[in-house]
Amino acid sequence: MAATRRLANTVAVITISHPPVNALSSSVRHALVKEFGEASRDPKVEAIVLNGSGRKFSAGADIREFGTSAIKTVSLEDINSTIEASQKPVVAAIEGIALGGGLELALACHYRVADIQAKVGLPEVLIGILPAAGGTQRLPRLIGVPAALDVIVRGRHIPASEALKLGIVDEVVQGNALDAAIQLARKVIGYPLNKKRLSTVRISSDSNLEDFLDTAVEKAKKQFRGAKAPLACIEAVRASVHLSYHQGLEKERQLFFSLWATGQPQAQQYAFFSEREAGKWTHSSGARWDTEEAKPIRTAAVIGLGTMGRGIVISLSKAKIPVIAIEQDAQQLEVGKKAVNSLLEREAEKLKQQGSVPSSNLGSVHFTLDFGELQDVDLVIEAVYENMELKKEIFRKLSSVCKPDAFLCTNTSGLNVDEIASVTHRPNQVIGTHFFSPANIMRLLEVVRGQQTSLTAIATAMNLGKKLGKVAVLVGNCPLFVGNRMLGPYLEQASYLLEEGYYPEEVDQAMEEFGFAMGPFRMMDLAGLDVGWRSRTEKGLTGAKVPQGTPARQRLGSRYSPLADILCESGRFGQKTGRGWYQYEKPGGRTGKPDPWVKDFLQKYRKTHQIKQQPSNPEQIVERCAFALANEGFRILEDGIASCPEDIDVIYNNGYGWPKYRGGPMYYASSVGLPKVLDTLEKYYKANPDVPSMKPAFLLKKLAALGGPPIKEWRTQVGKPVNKL
Ligand SMILES: CC/C=C\CC(=O)SCCNC(=O)CCNC(=O)[C@H](O)C(C)(C)COP(=O)(O)OP(=O)(O)OC[C@H]1O[C@@H](n2cnc3c(N)ncnc32)[C@H](O)[C@@H]1OP(=O)(O)O
Repeated sequence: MAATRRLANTVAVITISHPPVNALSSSVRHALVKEFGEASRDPKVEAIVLNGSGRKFSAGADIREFGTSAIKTVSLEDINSTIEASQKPVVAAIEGIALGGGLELALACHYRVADIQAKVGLPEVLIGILPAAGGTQRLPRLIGVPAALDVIVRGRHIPASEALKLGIVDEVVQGNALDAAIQLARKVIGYPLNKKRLSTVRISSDSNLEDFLDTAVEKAKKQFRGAKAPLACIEAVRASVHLSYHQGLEKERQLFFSLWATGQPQAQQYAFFSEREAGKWTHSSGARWDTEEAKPIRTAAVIGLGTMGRGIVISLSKAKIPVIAIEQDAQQLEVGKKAVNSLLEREAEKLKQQGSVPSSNLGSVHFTLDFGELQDVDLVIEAVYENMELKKEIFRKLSSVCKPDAFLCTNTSGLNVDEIASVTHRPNQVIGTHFFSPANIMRLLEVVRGQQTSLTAIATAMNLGKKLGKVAVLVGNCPLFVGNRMLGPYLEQASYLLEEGYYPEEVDQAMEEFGFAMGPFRMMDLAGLDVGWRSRTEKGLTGAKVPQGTPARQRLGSRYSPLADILCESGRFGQKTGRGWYQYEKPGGRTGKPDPWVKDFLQKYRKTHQIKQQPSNPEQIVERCAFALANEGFRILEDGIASCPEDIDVIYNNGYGWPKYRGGPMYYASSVGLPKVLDTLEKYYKANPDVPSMKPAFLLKKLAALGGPPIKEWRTQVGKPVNKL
């Protein structure tokens, strides 16, 4: 049953019942109409309380219904209007969550009581739409335009205590929200309801409000580059200022349909469900997320307190896991300790502002130089710099010091997890946990399974990711895993574009206009050019190990761009040295400006190597870079390193600044059309046979030959997950 009704004296309690999150599906909406109608007509009923089963009010509209005929039956706003117009007082008892349509339903009620643990919000913007059941019209009438705009455009989940301050809820209780709502409902029987009907409230407009809305548009254009939903949200809120409630609703509806026509909601909703699917990992043995039990992690340790290690310590502490943090010498320990403590202070401050007690919400951190102290921890994460010998030395030590069932994780960004595991007595307990920098902020975690990694270790690492609030994706062990492996051909194309006549700022601008958080050159400057240079030097691609007589722009018979190496040889490592592809105000500076030195250097380089300049074409920049990414994605699928295209997209959306409203590189390839992607790559490869990364992947050809089936069908054509080195 989608909703039930019972009578508590003269108060009817209508309970939405649609596990797991009480989404307002068509059957729930029908049930609400029926139960609410009967309660309204029942002379024994003097007031009505709405709540949700399983201590969750509602997660809003059923996202799976968008784009289907089910969404057209009984509109949520019609239900909201009926509730608001009720002559009997209606109180929402909010436990757990009231999100999207869930909060819109609660806003139609005359009163709202929330449990202290509850969160409310209008997160529709995060799935590419806007609140379209009156939310953009009722919320500004309740809490004012500026506060409502912030809630709607950011889509954040607001804790009950803040919701009370904002005026979204009338009462917050520590105990049972349902009992409190029933009590309130009884108390207000017979009180006038007019002022409680939000659609009747008037918003007074003034020029400050107009300026405020105009500024919000400009800010949103910069902040959400290319995303249409935030702008539609602002327009809908603007309508609440100028139009009557009903005209505002019509505007809200029109904006919803025009957003749908852009294709962005479909991409963002694909991204939403792909994230949930990533947690449902499968293994070639047939084992799955729901057959394997994760071990509890009560204590953890982090080795290395560089940028990555510090972020990982904070993540663990925020998940209330006590951490032991280790460094190799006293001086580095002191530096790391200071940095961690200052980050922890910031976290504690945030908790205090939310009304929580930091000491009960943060795990303790103990700093030491002594590996002996790790003997009882449940899990260790090694986060030292990328050097195989150093990592092996640490894992040998860990293997002898840690208790036999402790899990040993490496935060390598691309080294061979099996080789690291091979030096331990427990390769089955070794697993890769590749965090992204800054690790306390970035949501992505690549969990890398080695040949011998046990299913329990996989389940435990995936579960830990969830506990840390991350989106964990299980991948196979191959050089650079998934995300960084795909970056190779992408950055290669970016460099070739510079050789062919573009400048870093032009390539970055094209990719940023496409929607990337950062273009490839800004990203390299931020990450540090020396990291890749060190790795290329070790591989003999640059430096003294390159055989005499090797052409400058060729390695092992393929095209090679030495541009980044030359920059590094001149000490240009990016932001950290104040010079890289851009120039910065100082070493460590963040604001990059185009550098005349780079322009001059590129012009001389092109002349020296007699490279013909291509006519400028921003579309070509995007195609070459984005298709290079997707092509490597197809190879990764062929190899079974990722088990489905959705996993690759989750990795790019959450770890590499890919615009979510384009779904991810694989979704993008699918939406552009696989035959077109194949054709573009084929043409490029024919003209550039010395660039093997652009040779169309076998799987791409296979899928294109099938006419480019929908992305959810690709899974049937890909290999079994394996480890490939
Ligand atoms: C006419 C338009 C009117 C209104 C517009 C809307 O209301 S749009 C919907 C707005 N609501 C949201 O965007 C909320 C989305 N959900 C979430 O943020 C989280 O799921 C939530 C509710 C905070 C719970 O998080 P948790 O980590 O506890 O669980 P998980 O995310 O794994 O979700 C559990 C399963 O529920 C499915 N689900 C969640 N929300 C919805 C939804 N609104 N519609 C349909 N399904 C939803 C989710 O996919 C999980 O299912 P599974 O089968 O396991 O994948």
